[in-house]
Amino acid sequence: MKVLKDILYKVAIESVTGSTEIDIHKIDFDSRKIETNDVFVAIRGSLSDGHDYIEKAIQLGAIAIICDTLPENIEKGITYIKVKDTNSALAFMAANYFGNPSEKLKLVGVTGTNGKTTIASLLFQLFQKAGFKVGLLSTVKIMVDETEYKATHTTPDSTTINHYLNEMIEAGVTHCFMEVSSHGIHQKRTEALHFVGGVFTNLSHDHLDYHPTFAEYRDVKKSFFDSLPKTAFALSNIDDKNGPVMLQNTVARKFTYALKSYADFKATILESQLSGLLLKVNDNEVWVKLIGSFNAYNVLAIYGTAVELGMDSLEALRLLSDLESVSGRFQYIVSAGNVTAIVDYAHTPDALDNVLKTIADIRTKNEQLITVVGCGGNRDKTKRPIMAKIATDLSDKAILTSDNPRNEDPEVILDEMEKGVEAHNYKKILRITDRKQAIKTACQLAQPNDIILIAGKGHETYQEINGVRNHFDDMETVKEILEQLGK
Ligand SMILES: CC(=O)N[C@H]1[C@@H](OP(=O)(O)OP(=O)(O)OC[C@H]2O[C@@H](n3ccc(=O)[nH]c3=O)[C@H](O)[C@@H]2O)O[C@H](CO)[C@@H](O)[C@@H]1O[C@H](C)C(=O)N[C@@H](C)C(=O)N[C@H](CCC(=O)O)C(=O)O
Ligand SMILES: Nc1ncnc2c1ncn2[C@@H]1O[C@H](COP(=O)(O)OP(=O)(O)OP(=O)(O)O)[C@@H](O)[C@H]1O
Repeated sequence: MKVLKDILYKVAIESVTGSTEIDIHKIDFDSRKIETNDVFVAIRGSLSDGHDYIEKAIQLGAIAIICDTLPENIEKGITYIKVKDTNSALAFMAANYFGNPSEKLKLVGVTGTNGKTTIASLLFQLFQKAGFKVGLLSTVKIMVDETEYKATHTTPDSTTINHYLNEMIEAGVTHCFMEVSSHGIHQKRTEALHFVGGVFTNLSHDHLDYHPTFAEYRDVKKSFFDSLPKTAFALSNIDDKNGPVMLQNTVARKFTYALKSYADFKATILESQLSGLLLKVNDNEVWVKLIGSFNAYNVLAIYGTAVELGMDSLEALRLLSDLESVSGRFQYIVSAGNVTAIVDYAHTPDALDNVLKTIADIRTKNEQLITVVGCGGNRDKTKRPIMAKIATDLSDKAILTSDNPRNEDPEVILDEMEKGVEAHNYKKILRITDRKQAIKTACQLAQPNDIILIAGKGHETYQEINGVRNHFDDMETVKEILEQLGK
């Protein structure tokens, strides 16, 4: 039990009706989850408005309501707190409720279009290997030291974040690495957190279904850096054209990393193979089991973060060479018949372009590259033709297929993808709506030494069709089919 008054610290209150000296059970922004003596925070969402559910929340036992507009009927015995912004109020109240756990450990946020999961997950691995108790909030999973929880978002809502941070404190965790998505920043999910550092990876075309313009998407990301405190470090990829922008206006200690430009943390790629990268990082050479030049950026972000968190630089490099690749991120197998199948989460034009260029760099023989790719339903439609163009431009054969069609007609998604295929590339494409069938066809076409890239789903273990999630795992499927075909 907490007293309402005690969890209102830093909340921008406009008016209070009723008492704040009341015991509350928990805070929730979903009326359907309200229990006796809860505080209900009304959020204006994209589909519905929490203010419409205030009455329902009270019926279920809410004792206090946080809203930006008071309802017409004020009920006796209920406390109404009018605030400027309910998302922001939720963030501060959730942090206060759990005793501001982000202030009790070293929390680092990773933001940018691509690389967040890789960097946060590898930092988690690296600090564990260095002997620390570590936490992770990522798209793939949530980790509280050794305990794993399922993740639902890249950056969960503020009550969930603080719940897990609190659990981390109870488990003795000293460092936590979290992904900070643009949705998360925009919805103030991270506003009340205390970060000791922020990392920017890169910015490219994504989430333009949510953010009306690229400029807004960039500014939202930038606002995360602007909010870092003076004592925190702000580490930015200066080779990205938005890298310098992220560091402007922040009061945090600024650091840069780059492959091409002058930077605090600088690397040169000495060798790039299917088994890993040999890098010169500042003045030292290091072999890492991560593939592709984009991973050289990720290595620099990890190295820079570790050093800024006080790790000895040689120790950081030693531990980097020991890291294992993240599930579904350039994960590959070589079959008995010498077919290489790569599963990668690349579901943005930029990520797909990177993965295909990486494969082009490390191809040694005259083998065929077959790409299986789709685009999600009910998400950014503008990327569909672009991804199909990239896949056909950079592969010998591209099989366009489904990738979580959700509530859209998969054929319509494929029609939109096909619009991006240029006439001279038409002979390269196949259109197979069923993802398993598409993977099977890629396997049938593959000859020894050929490479199959299955892009878009990575670690995901489902395919979402008409609101139903059916089990589907790209790696499991391709392994099984290659074995069945005796390849
Ligand atoms: C578009 C988006 O970000 N939506 C998030 C948003 O929901 P919303 O605004 O659509 O909510 P809504 O359904 O309109 O409802 C508004 C409010 O009314 C409440 N409500 C609604 C119905 C009811 O009966 N009672 C009630 O109280 C809801 O609980 C909510 O508080 O706020 C919810 C609570 O925080 C989130 O769970 C939800 O994430 C949805 C599930 C989602 O898919 N989000 C994705 C797009 C997302 O956030 N992705 C990012 C980045 C991904 C990436 O980088 O690839 C992430 O960080 O995961
Ligand atoms: N630094 C990078 N630059 C460009 N592409 C990258 C980088 N790191 C990873 N990628 C590519 O992007 C894909 C997604 O990587 P990752 O999951 O780490 O990014 P993310 O930012 O967490 O994306 P999401 O929020 O969509 O999960 C990878 O599978 C890889 O193909």
